[in-house]
Amino acid sequence: MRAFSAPGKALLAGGYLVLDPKYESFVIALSARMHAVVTSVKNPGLKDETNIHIKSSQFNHNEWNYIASKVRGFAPKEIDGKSNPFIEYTIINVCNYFFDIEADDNDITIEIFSDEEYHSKENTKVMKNTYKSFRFHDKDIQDVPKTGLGSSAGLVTVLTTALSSIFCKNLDISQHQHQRLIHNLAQIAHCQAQGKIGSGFDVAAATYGSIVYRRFFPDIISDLPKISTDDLDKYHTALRAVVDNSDWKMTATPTNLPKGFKLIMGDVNTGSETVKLVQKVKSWYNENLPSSLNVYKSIDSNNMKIIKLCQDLHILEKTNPTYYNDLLEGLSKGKIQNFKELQEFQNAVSEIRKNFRLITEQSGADIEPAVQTELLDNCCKLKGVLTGVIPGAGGFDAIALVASQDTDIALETKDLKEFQNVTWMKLRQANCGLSEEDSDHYRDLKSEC
Ligand SMILES: Nc1ncnc2c1ncn2[C@@H]1O[C@H](COP(=O)(O)OP(=O)(O)OP(=O)(O)O)[C@@H](O)[C@H]1O
Ligand SMILES: C[C@@](O)(CCOP(=O)(O)O)CC(=O)O
Repeated sequence: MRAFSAPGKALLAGGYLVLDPKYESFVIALSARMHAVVTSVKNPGLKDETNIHIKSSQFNHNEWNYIASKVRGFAPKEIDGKSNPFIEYTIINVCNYFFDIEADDNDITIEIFSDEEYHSKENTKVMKNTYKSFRFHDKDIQDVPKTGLGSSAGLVTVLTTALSSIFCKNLDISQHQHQRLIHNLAQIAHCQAQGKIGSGFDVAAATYGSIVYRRFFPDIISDLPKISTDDLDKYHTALRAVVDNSDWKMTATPTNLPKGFKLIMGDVNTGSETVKLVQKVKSWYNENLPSSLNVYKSIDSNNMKIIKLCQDLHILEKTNPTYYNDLLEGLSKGKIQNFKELQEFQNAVSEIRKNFRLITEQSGADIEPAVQTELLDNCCKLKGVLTGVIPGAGGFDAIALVASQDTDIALETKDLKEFQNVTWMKLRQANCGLSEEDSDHYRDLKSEC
């Protein structure tokens, strides 16, 4: 029995630009995590087939029971005809990658758990033990509203890890080459399940944690052949080559918010359709060249300023702790104007937001709609708050603020009508990407009362 977990994400800087390998982005991994607990047994009754049971009991006892066999290219068959493409493409890719390894066990059960902040908490019951606490819903997974923290990327990443651990007994996810294996397999499965090749920052953050990210070239995945039972070797040979030997040309450099700063996220309970926003922005971009390129260049130079300022603040904390402590105190007390680093941070974010408001106006894609502008501006007036954005694709998703560690946002905004539609989420910046957990910590979950 082994257990793994992977974090959710907030794309603090780099929305839309991250789709182009030309630009870098700033991704914060979140304390909300997806978990997978895997067990396996030898079932002598099964000939040349593997049973894979995936349980997601938190969602109305959802489960998917698959049979996978080499002769069908490991295309999993769900015994009741149920479908979950994220699970299916994970099985296909992991099994095809390890196609020549005879695992000791052929009956595998993986239990999925997701931390509460991924989904709406309506109509839920808490089940907990000394170590973990999860919310149980009375609806199926696809009917529970999500908060946009990257549940599918987290799911595919932990599931890829859990299933790989059956074939690769010495899987050690603290090792770089194993992280790379998981990342590449999960990235492929996630794109195939979504039916599109996005930027992949969510899978990269689920694997590596908070990162400065430059995406892979999309053709690395789109060039993979279709799985065909006529030529089974074709897919796994190509998959192995892409996963192990191709140069993905992506970068995922570990980063973090500087010490004494924290991320705060506030859910506004509405949500946006990323695919539609991306389509509108792409059309606007292509129809407005070269001025749209100048807008992107301006956003990019401010994204880079934020990344550089975080690095500079890390250094300052070490080299000039007295000044750094004054700066943190200045942030807590609302004296931002006394510190050039804080001012530069604020200015960079306001330039990015200004550009996104321009794109909103010209493209019709609600990246920073007026109601969110008002909310962010009000947040920025709060003591301890440095700045705020709508992460990722923007729109009516959760907002993200950067603030001093001691900011008590719930207390500051309590009873203020301008914040009445915001639910402050129980989230922090994560301190790691993919990690191995103690499988005993998921046993004997009990209802609170
Ligand atoms: N705990 C889970 N158990 C089983 N399937 C899950 C679970 N969490 C997510 N999924 C799968 O992922 C799908 C949601 O993926 P989707 O990409 O739409 O959301 P997301 O990744 O949370 O959002 P976003 O990309 O906006 O951050 C669900 O419909 C389900 O198929
Ligand atoms: C618009 C985009 O750059 C970010 C989407 O981010 P999110 O799913 O809203 O967190 C799309 C992508 O990166 O795939």
